[in-house]
Amino acid sequence: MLIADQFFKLNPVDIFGQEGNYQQKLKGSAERDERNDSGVESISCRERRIQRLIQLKKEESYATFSNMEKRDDLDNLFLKYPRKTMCVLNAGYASIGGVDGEQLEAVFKPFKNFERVVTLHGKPYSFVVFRGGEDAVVARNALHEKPCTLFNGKTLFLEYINHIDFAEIANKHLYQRTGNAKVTLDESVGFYYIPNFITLEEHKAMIESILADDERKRASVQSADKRWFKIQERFVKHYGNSFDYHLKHIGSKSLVASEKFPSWILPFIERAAEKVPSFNGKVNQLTIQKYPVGSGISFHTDSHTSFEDTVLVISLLTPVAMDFRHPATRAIITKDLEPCSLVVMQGEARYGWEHAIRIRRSDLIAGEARERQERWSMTMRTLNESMTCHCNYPGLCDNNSQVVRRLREERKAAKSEPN
Ligand SMILES: O=C(O)CCC(=O)C(=O)O
Ligand SMILES: [Fe+2]
Repeated sequence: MLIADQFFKLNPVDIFGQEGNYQQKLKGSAERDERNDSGVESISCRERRIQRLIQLKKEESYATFSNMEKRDDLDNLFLKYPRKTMCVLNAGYASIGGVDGEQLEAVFKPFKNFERVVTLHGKPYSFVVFRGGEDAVVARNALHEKPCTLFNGKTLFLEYINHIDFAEIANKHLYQRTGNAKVTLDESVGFYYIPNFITLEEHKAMIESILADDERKRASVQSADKRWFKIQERFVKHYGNSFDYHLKHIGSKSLVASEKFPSWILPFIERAAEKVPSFNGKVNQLTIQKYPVGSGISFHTDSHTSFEDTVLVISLLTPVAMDFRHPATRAIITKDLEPCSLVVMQGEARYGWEHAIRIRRSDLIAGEARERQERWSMTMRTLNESMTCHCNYPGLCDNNSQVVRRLREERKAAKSEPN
């Protein structure tokens, strides 16, 4: 079913194939019936005419999107219920009058928890991301089908869209969405899986180091603020620097305290650099996580502007299935992470894929259900000092987010302050 059939009971080809046709239709009808007896256009007639013009503009915008994205299912793609991400159907680089990211940001900035705008080259539409659907709904109520003063009164059209659909549109420039595209997650895209990266003895020693650290904290007067932080039913502890789950960024005023980077990890980092030559052996942040049965971590990409290119993960205690999702093609690839293994994500695997551990009690491995048991992991990363990212995957990148911009400004101001 074509979008326009659903949204407007019109065939988009009628509109899109005959450019400018709607203006003639409009003009003709206005001349025919929009005048009162004295030949003066009445206010209500004028309003009706404007409404019709807006409706035709809307039809044209949706049809253009449908055509350019080759999607005839906009009634599924655009959602009735709020989502954190919205498509701005008629404002983008290639829209009439062309707008850029900064101009769009100015429109959305006044709204609470606005995160970022994503404009795409050659596209007359763009996307806006808020922290949550409850924030996006406020902006949509204020802007959708209303004249926008910052754009000379142009009426904007906004639709809710699932974040993964947005990420697909934003990232797919390198891929064709064929449904059966061969997508691999291996060294060619920066993904390494090294089983038995550590020996059983080293594994035992690592567990003991983590437990000994807990014991020390228990005995320490500082234990109250140096605790395991619970998030999504898993427990997290940061070393070197802390990740702030509210800011979704490395932050000094984090909810979670960070501890000194432990020296017992250094030989393993050296070993990883020997096995993966493209890794420069630099790590200054460690996150240890404990996953009780049934817990997990939702699909995410490690913040591009918080951490440098290489992300390393050592698995401890028991195996777990990790899902990797490639928004550009919608591919999902599952990797079984065994204890003692190392995962390395770089390049496209790190910037253009998301990863998750599903929140469930068992994994399906080779057609068989495998019960989960408690698992621990150690994620090792390097702080991104410039807090910038120039990757090619705007759907997953936080370089333009308001929070990151503010943090960059704060850092700049702190640096320029005299001591
Ligand atoms: O626990 C894991 O294996 C992965 C953790 C992770 O993805 C992260 O901390 O960003
Ligand atoms: Fe991650």
